[in-house]
Amino acid sequence: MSKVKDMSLAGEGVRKIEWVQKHMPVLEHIKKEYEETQPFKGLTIGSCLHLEPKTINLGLTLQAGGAEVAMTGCNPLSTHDDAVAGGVDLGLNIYGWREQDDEEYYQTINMVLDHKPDIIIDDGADMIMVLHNERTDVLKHIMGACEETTTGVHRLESMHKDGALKFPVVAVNDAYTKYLFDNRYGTGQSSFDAIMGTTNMIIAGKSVVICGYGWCGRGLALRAAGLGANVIVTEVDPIRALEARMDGYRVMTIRQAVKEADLIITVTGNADIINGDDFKYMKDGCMLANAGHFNVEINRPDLEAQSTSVKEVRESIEEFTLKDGKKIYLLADGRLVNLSAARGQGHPAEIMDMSFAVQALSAKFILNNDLPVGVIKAPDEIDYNVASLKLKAMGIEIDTLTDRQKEYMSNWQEGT
Ligand SMILES: NC(=O)c1ccc[n+]([C@@H]2O[C@H](COP(=O)([O-])OP(=O)(O)OC[C@H]3O[C@@H](n4cnc5c(N)ncnc54)[C@H](O)[C@@H]3O)[C@@H](O)[C@H]2O)c1
Ligand SMILES: N[C@@H](CCSC[C@H]1O[C@@H](n2cnc3c(=O)[nH]cnc32)[C@H](O)[C@@H]1O)C(=O)O
Repeated sequence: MSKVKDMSLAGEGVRKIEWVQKHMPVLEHIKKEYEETQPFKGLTIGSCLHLEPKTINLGLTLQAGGAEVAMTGCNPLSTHDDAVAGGVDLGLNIYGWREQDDEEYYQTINMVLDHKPDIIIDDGADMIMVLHNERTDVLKHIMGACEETTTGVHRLESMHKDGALKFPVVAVNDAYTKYLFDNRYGTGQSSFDAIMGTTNMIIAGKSVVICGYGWCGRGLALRAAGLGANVIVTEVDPIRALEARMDGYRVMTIRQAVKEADLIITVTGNADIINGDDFKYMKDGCMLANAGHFNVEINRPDLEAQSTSVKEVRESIEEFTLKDGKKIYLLADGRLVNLSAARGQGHPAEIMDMSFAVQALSAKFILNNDLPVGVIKAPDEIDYNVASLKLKAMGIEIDTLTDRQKEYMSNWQEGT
C-alpha cells in the first residue's frame, strides 16, 4: 500500500535511485549480505526519514534483508515526488509527497504506524512522539528504534529522563561515522549547494554568519571560508566559541553579527536564535537560512509582525518588506535549507552511504540484542566496520599495529 503524488514519475525516480546506488558502496555491501542472511524476515520496519533517492536505497536494503518496509517523510517540504514513486515501483510502501500541511504530515506518520512496525527508524523523533502520545496500540509491537539526528537524540534523552520512553533507541547520530562526516561535511556542502542554487548569488566577499559552532556549524564555516566569505560565528558555549576564534573566524554576539550579515545560517538545534528586534538591525537585503532543526531557529512570526508585505520572489525565497522599506529574504520557510528548498538535494550520496550503513546495521543490532529501555550509542564495532568498508571502497589502505607497538601501548613501566 502507498500514497504518493504521481506514479508516472516512477521511471525518473528509479533512474535517480540507481545513480545514488553507484555512490553508496558500503550500503550496497550490506544489502548483498542481508540478501543472503535475511535478518529481518517476517518483520516490519517503519521509517520517518527525508524521502529522497538515498533514503529509498536504505529502504531497499532493509527490504533485501527480508523486511516489509513502510516509509514516510520527516519534513513537510523534503520529499522528492519522483523518488518515492520509484520506491513504490520497487516494492516499498511509501506515504508522502512534497508540500504537506501539518495534518497530512501526521496522517502519513500514522499510515506507517498502521503497518504495526517492529522496528522504527526516525529522524527528529516525530514518529516516536506520535507512538507514545497517540498510537499506544502500536507500542507493544516495537522492539526498538534508531534515531538519525542530534535534536532527535536530545528529545529522546529528555523523554527518557522524564521516564516516558518505552523502548530502546539507538542514537545513530552519535556514531563517529555519522556525525563527523554527515553533520560536518554533509551539512557544509549541501547547505551551500541549496543556498547558491536557490539564490543564484555569490558567497565570495559576503559576510556570512554561522549561528552555532557544533558539528554542523564547523562544516558550514569551513565551506563558507572556502567559498571566500568573511565568516562570523555566534555561540553560547565558551569552549566552542574559543575553538571558532582559533579556527580563524570572528566571534561575536548575535546582536552585533546581524548588523554585519549578508547571509545568516542558523544551525543550533535551538529556538529563537534570530527573533524580536534582531530583524530591525539587519542590512537591507540580508538573507536568512536555517540548516538546523524544524522551523523555529528563525522566528518567522516575529519577522511577519514587523513586515508590511510578504511575497515569494523566487522559488523557495520569500521577501519580507519591513515598515522602513528594508527587504529581508527568508529561504525555504526557515526549514532546513539543504533539504527543504526546492533545489535542496540533501547530503551527497557518499556521505549518506555511511549514515545509512549505520542505520541498517543498528536495526540488526536491535534485533540481536536484548537492549534496555533508554538511548544507547551504537556499538564501536558498527563504527569500525563502516569506516573500514568505506576506506576499502575508496581504495585506501592503512597500517596495523605491530606486536611491539601493542605491547608498548599497554606497558606503563617503559619510560625515558
Ligand atoms: N541540515 C542537516 O542536514 C542537518 C544534519 C545534521 C544535523 N542537523 C541538525 O542541526 C542542528 C545542529 O546539530 P549539531 O550536530 O551541529 O549539534 P551540536 O550540538 O554539535 O551543535 C549545536 C551548537 O549550537 C550551539 N547553540 C545552542 N544555542 C545557541 C544559541 N542561542 N546561539 C548560538 N549557538 C547556540 C551549541 O552551543 C552547540 O555548540 C541539530 O538540530 C541537528 O539535528 C541538521
Ligand atoms: N525532521 C527534522 C530533522 C532534522 S533533519 C537532519 C538530518 O537529515 C539527514 N539528512 C541530510 N541529508 C539527507 C539526505 O539527503 N537524505 C536523507 N537524510 C538526510 C541528516 O542525517 C541529519 O541528521 C527536520 O526536518 O527539521
